Amino acid sequence: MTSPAAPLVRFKNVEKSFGALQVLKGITLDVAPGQVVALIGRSGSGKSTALRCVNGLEMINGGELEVCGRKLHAGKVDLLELRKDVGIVFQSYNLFPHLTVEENITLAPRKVRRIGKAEARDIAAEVLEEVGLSEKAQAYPEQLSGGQQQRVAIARSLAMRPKLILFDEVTSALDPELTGEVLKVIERLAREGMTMMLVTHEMAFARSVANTVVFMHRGRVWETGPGAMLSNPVTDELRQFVGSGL
Ligand SMILES: Nc1ncnc2c1ncn2[C@@H]1O[C@H](COP(=O)(O)OP(=O)(O)OP(=O)(O)O)[C@@H](O)[C@H]1O
Repeated sequence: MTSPAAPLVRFKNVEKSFGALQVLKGITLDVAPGQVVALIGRSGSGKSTALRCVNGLEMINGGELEVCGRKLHAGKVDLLELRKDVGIVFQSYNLFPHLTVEENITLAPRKVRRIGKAEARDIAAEVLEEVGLSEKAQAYPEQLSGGQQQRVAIARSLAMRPKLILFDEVTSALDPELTGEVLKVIERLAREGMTMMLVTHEMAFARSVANTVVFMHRGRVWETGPGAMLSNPVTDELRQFVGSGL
């Protein structure tokens, strides 16, 4: 019998405070390879903070957090190495305006992974195809719609060949029709087996794409389960949250 693959992310009683404000109050959560986990909850419940801890943008104050085999609680983590394995995509696309789409995508593979120019361009072509933007390699960000820019940001993350990608409210700045095209890209990645953690306000999306939905409330994992739990909440808090249409 084969044992299940070790989790890529393992939160064990993780705590995080900003000064006197304790934002994470003992989070325990595993993310297995190929799993898609959606973090949902009210504003301020700690979703983004939890996500940002995973690639070392925030350091935890208590508990244990292991990501791609690295113990982030044990001090001395090589963040550059960690971020080769863990991509993150934000609400704001953060593309360099003076670089073409292709240059934006090849920058990190060339500088961080030390990949040669020709190979980096091949990778750019591959990941642009993945997000449906092959014809935009030579365009500049300002020539693209918000949805297209966000897809380039996803392609840039994919170009590093990460083991895990984090999405932090990546559609919040987009109109509904542009939101759909970005969500389709994420759905495709999910089908292809990419491990992902996403913070989202898109309940229908969380329900359809995630294997596991994690409802966070007041810095805790309040309720967790498959997408179907959104139709059948156990706790009053999740029922209210779903009912509020947020
Ligand atoms: N760098 C920081 N310094 C101080 N307080 C912070 C910092 N980052 C987050 N916070 C606070 O931590 C709390 C949780 O924030 P977080 O962004 O994790 O919530 P969230 O659930 O993702 O909310 P939203 O849906 O609004 O993004 C908030 O009260 C926020 O103001």
